[in-house]
Amino acid sequence: MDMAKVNSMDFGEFVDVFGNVIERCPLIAAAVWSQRPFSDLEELEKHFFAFIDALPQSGQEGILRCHPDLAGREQQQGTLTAESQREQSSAGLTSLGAEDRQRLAELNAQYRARFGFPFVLAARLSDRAAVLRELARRLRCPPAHELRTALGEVKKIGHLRLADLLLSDPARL
Ligand SMILES: NC(=O)N[C@H]1NC(=O)NC1=O
Repeated sequence: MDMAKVNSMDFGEFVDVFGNVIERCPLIAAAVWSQRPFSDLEELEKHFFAFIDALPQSGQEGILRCHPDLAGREQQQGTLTAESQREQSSAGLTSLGAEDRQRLAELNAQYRARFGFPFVLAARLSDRAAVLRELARRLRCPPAHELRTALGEVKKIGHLRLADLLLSDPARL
């Protein structure tokens, strides 16, 4: 898909296509549409990230809370978004053994209890062992630092999702 196509989209089409660049936050795509035209992927992405950065802390935490747990209940129930399912699968999180699943569930629960939002990490850039290691490491970080780290991961996920959409075969759309 090229930028001319993106810039020609009406509001509904734009939100349909880009509504899950930030997991379960179509409001962000809705706001970004007002900033068109976009010159390239970098500029489009900049608007998504600027929206996140401009939110108060409660809004930034809200974005994190829209993310499903890694290898959590939604994955077991089959209710993940298509993007999240693919990302978690690529990190091997959809085929965990019972022991790893249990360990991840325990650490996820501890993380949520400490910070008040779920552990978020760009699964496509990781694997099963690294997820467990990172989760154990980040559990010990100070809350203000951890909020910044988690939002950085949201941006990595958004970057990969945008690249999938814009650098893909135009015949897909
Ligand atoms: N909890 C969490 O990190 N979830 C996200 N990570 C990712 O790569 N896709 C997601 O849905």
